[in-house]
Amino acid sequence: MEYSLLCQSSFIISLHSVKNKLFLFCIMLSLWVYMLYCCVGYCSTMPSFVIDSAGRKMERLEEDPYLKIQSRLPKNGGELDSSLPFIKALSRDLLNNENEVDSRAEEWEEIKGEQRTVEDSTMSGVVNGSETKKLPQAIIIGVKKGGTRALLEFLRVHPDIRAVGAEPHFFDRNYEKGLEWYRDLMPKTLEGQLTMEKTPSYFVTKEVPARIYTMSKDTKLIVVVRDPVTRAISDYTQTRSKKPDIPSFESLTFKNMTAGLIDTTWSALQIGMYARHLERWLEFFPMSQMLFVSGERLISDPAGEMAHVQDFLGLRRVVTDKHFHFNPAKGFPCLKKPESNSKPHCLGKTKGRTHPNINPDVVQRLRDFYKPFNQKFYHMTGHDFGWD
Ligand SMILES: Nc1ncnc2c1ncn2[C@@H]1O[C@H](COP(=O)(O)OS(=O)(=O)O)[C@@H](OP(=O)(O)O)[C@H]1O
Repeated sequence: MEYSLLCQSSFIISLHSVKNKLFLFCIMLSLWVYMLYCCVGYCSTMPSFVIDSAGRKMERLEEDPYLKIQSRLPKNGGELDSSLPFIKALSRDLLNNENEVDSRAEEWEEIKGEQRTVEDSTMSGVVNGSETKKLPQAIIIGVKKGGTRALLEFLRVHPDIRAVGAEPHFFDRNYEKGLEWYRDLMPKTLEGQLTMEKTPSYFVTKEVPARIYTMSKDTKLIVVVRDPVTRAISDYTQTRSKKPDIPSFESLTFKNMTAGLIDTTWSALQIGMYARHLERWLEFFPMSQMLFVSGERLISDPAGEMAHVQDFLGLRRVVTDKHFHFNPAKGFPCLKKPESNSKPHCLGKTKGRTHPNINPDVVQRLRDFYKPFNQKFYHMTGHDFGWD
């Protein structure tokens, strides 16, 4: 009797432990199946997260306007009907608020390409304890697609200039982080060296002139300008390289295509109204503190344009024609070390993209549209840039 009771209870115990093992095995199996499921990519149907510039987690589908639009686009290569008002409004929204993650990615590509030049100039600088980080005394404030990267890279060759490679976007996107945050981004400089940065969106951002003035009313401001029509096409080409499904340049140009009404709310067109933006800067800075560099001449005569820039910055003319080599395949001047046989260094593939062909009538309409703005700009700056 005692023996049978013992057998029964040991049977119950072993049944219990088998049950536990089975339960554990089931959990392990489902975990393993889930991992396999993820590995083949099905987990992408789960909500995914991106980290925004302020370090906040955002649900991608909710926050990324591009994905929002993508989810509404016809599948299987169907045509995007840009005449639908909601598609057009969304597209413009997307185009005007260029995704920061995208622009950061492009910028990274850009800087990666230029890193060698930076390292070269850093290596040639004397590094000692008297180096400190300073706020910039000169800033390239614009314009987007004007040739700002080329100018910064050409300036970096100068031993009296140290510049931050990435675009800090301090005065437009990161102002709340404070001047110490900004200063910390800057490279160390020796006494007499100039600190510089470039962020092309400053020129068109309303709050920026007052903010730079508050930092220092003596800041020197450089604007690389380019024919506003070519600039707009370049801007569109950049956006399309990341978002191939956007409507055509022609359809985005007009509010109403049949009436031929130009859509000045599209940032690609708005940026080129240089006179309007300049008016805001002149409320804070005298013209003598601003230099306008011709984006066209920066390509056709980089040494000539660099002479003006070095004079404006009060520097010796160190960067001269000896530093440039025109690369016919790229169609642009590239940097070379004088008296050296090393290969010239060209900007990366995001600079000098092939532009799409735009309907000549639309181009002419834009030329007519910009003419009065250009004339006013020539008058304000005292310089005819020859775009008309
Ligand atoms: N030396 C050299 N090499 C390559 N590219 C050159 C050079 N000089 C000026 N450019 C023109 O610069 C245009 C890009 O302008 P940005 O650097 O201001 O663009 S960005 O706003 O920083 O994205 C870029 O525009 P796209 O040709 O439309 O790509 C170039 O035309």
